[in-house]
Amino acid sequence: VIPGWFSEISPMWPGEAHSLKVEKILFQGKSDYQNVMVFQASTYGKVLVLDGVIQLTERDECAYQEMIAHLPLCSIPSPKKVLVIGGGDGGVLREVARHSSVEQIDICEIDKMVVDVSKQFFPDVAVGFEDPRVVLHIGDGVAFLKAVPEGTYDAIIVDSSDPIGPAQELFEKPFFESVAKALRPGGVVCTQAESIWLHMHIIEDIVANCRQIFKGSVNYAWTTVPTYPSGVIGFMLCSTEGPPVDFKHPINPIDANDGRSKTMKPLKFYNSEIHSAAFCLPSFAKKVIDSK
Ligand SMILES: NCCCN[C@H]1CC[C@H](N)CC1
Repeated sequence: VIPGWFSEISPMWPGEAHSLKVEKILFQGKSDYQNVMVFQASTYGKVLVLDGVIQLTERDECAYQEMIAHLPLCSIPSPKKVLVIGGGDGGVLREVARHSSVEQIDICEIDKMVVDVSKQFFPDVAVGFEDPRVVLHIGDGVAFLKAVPEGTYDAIIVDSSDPIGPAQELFEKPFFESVAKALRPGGVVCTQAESIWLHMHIIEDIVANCRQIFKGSVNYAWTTVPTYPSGVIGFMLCSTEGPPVDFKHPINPIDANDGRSKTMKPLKFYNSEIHSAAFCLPSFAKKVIDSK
């Protein structure tokens, strides 16, 4: 360990570790589920770390939060009821709230400490909790979805950590089945789907499961997030049987200033061109994902 530096060492990305220079550690705690840490980085703003894994930094969180929210919501005509699983930092809520058609935003986050820490140290991310349409449930997303009546949501966003720790079940088949049941016909789900450079096997399994469960379209998109391992992160975009969804061409575009208010800053990353481009894959990934 180099003094004054944080290195993200994990068996999920063996032999490599992204490092950030640390100015000051701002919070360290242990919740019922994981270790929680916040530090001030020299060049990335404040950083949220769970069990030694970077969840977000102030400098590049826009890439992930904007893409995971707008890839699904801009692909259907008028999303009204949205569910976020995970996402306790509030960043995805901030992005969902930009869509004026949305009437209800349920969020189910298992770890209350993540919510509290985000409100204290990341006000521009936790601002999402201030939207009056948001209903916060603290609990396990797997149990929450089992209790949801069939066909309730237009869109479900699974903003999870990695499949080691509290989020493990969010990568397994039964969970995807409960997501499909909770969506209306032609409803959409977008899940955090790891890195094509590091996790092709995990992605292969997720795609195979999704193709069995979601009878609409099943696509993989990806984007760049400098502080995530290998600098990229992907998303599974799936729709249930019903009105067809073409994820690659946003029919419900959002522009930089939609939903803007004094607290809500303009979009920094997402736009309609990068929406379509996100589905273009390198051949080594296309071969696996399109063949499943
Ligand atoms: N809302 C915070 C983002 C959580 N998703 C991250 C994806 C990449 C992982 N290595 C860590 C969590």
